Amino acid sequence: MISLLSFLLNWSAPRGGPKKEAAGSSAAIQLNHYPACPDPDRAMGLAPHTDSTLVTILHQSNTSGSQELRAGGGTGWVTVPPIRGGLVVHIGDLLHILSNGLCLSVVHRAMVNRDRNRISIAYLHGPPSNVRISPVQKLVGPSQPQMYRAVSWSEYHRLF
Ligand SMILES: O=C(O)CCC(=O)C(=O)O
Ligand SMILES: [Fe+2]
Repeated sequence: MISLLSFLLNWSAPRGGPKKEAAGSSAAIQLNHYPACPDPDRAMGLAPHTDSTLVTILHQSNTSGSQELRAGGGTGWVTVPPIRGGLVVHIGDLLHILSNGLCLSVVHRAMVNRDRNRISIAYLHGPPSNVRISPVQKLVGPSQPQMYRAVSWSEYHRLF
């Protein structure tokens, strides 16, 4: 997955452009702890959001709580059950932009549990913070106009 992203980043760099710069990446690990909550219906672990990353890889402990909003006009939240040894991959906003909207970034949230603590570990993967991401040119054409302008991860954080 990560090599595919590096490939796409190089592919989307302008001809003769900053290949060397685009070959890198930046990443962070986020540790989330959601203490048990006696009244879970009145508390939110993590409010609905999309990740600003290219992709996020999430490990969750064996307490469920991760939910994703059904894509494509469906209703409601879908719980992502913890699977032993399994990881959840979230498409982030920058991959959404890179793919010119073909890969949709996923709206997700975390719920709290009445009796049990929950932890999750998110690996946030993105491009080098100053490399500008724009839709891969092969995905732009007369029937698929460019949907997003070029933006760097640091600029994106300032804007949103
Ligand atoms: O804990 C979860 O299930 C979600 C964590 C998350 O969305 C994040 O760290 O960005
Ligand atoms: Fe997230």
